[in-house]
Amino acid sequence: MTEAMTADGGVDDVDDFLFIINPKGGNGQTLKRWRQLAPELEATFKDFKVGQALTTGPAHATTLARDACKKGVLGVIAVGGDGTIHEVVNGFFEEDTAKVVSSRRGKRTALGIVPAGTGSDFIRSFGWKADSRAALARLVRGQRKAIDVGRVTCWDNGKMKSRFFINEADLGLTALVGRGVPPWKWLGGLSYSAATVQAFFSHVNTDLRMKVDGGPWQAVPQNTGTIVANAQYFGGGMKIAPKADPADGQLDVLAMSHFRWYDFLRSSPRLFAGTHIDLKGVTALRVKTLEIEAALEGDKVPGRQPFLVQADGEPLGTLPASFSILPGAIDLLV
Ligand SMILES: Nc1ncnc2c1ncn2[C@@H]1O[C@H](COP(=O)(O)OP(=O)(O)OP(=O)(O)O)[C@@H](O)[C@H]1O
Repeated sequence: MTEAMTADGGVDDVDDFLFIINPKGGNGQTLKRWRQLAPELEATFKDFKVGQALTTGPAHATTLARDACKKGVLGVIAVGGDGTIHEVVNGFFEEDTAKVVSSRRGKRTALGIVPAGTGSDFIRSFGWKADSRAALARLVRGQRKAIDVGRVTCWDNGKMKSRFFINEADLGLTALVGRGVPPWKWLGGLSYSAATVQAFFSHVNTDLRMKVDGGPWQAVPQNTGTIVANAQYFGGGMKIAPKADPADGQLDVLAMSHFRWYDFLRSSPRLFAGTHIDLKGVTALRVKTLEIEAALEGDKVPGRQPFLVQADGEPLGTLPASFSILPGAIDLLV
């Protein structure tokens, strides 16, 4: 049992670890897997006070995580897929600021992951498998690694909106694919392929421009999609940013231009293997900040700019967008 001082000097009972479970993750499999883990959870965390909270809908994980960070739990654990990790990560920050929530206990709360989603791409950069039992053993060790968090700001419903991302943010074709994935979740790992084929029917390559680290605007003609990566994988195992390191204080940008549907089919094995960087039409950059918007005047009106934007596979808004990195902002339990 752990006790912590409250702000007014009283004593408040605080969990050591809060597990936040998305019962709808992995097409409903997350809750089933979590329930099967109960004996291991009890045995592995027998020396700790553990709380469990099932999310009731989108964004609930963010509120739960923020409250837990404020109370000063040792670890907030996301149980689910990349969408759940994304929502939990956003709870590590004060609402509408880039300030990490400070805990009443002094030591900052760590992020933990029990992978149980459809894609679980973020964990691949650490060489972890979607193995929930191995994850519990890792979490209880309590070893921390400070990792970077990305911040994206883009247009949504009449105003600019910001979100944090831990894996990657992207725009264009890939964001269109992301929006199309949910109806195909019943296909499991194949849901991304189905959504990609569907997305090609409505996607149009578009002239953009970008500004890297506050430098001059540069043309990005006929962009198909751009990925701003903190970690290496997305789209269900695609090694899209093979050199990305979530602890290097930088974002790896991959802009794909002039791609047609058959270019994607042809290069698909190389995208999965991470050997696509020297393909024609691919530009790879390493940045601290990035601004990106439509190049043509007629396209520039906010709300009418082409290209959807998503963060960690969650739909966010449209261009214009800006990206920045918060080095070492979160301690990950590794
Ligand atoms: N109780 C809930 N009911 C419905 N949706 C929820 C609930 N809790 C969370 N969500 C939403 O579920 C979505 C997907 O969750 P999650 O990422 O965990 O699973 P997944 O999509 O199967 O995995 P992955 O993102 O790795 O492919 C998130 O967008 C989240 O907002």
